[in-house]
Amino acid sequence: MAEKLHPRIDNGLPKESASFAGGTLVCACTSKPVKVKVKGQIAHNHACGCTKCWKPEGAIFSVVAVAGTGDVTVTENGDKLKVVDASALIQRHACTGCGVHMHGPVERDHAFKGLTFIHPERFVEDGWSPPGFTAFVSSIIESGVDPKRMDGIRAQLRTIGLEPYDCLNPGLMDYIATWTAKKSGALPA
Ligand SMILES: N[C@@H](CCC(=O)N[C@@H](CSCO)C(=O)NCC(=O)O)C(=O)O
Ligand SMILES: [Zn+2]
Ligand SMILES: [Zn+2]
Repeated sequence: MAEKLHPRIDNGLPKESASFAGGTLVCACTSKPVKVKVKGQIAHNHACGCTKCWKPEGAIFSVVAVAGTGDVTVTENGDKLKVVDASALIQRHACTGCGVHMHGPVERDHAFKGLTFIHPERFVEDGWSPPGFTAFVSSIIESGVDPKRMDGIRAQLRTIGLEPYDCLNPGLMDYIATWTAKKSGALPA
């Protein structure tokens, strides 16, 4: 039987629209929802199996992407937001009412500094760039998935077209390593 991975990937991937110019992320609160505006198309959208990313009820994976931090603005009810783990690289701001992570800027000295992680399924609008791979697949075991299910889950992800990786995809791993090598002097800056 097919595994329930995430509601936005189990029944076909969302369709990108060339006219998508950003939109509004809204949390799950029925009263005073938090709203966050994002300018422009998102990048590096992926499914993520890590324990830290917010997942909707019943999902094994999250769907998470990045936008430039300068393009992300909390517009309504930002007083409901609280940082989940101040020591983490990604400063995930969760709604204290419903638990949805609304934005996660990277502010520390890191290859991802200046990017903000967001969950595009919370966009009111359609047309955002769909996920292109799956990250941190082995990490779902840390959330309690039986290791015996892993072969089937990886096969299902491949069928959907979301190649499974146990860290990030090669492009992003190379990007981080290049940043690190330039910082250490192993590569010229
Ligand atoms: N096994 C750990 C992995 C957690 C982890 O490193 N998550 C990644 C991916 S999040 C979206 O791609 C990460 O970059 N984390 C930085 C951070 O969380 O601040 C687990 O599952 O907990
Ligand atoms: Zn909320
Ligand atoms: Zn994650």
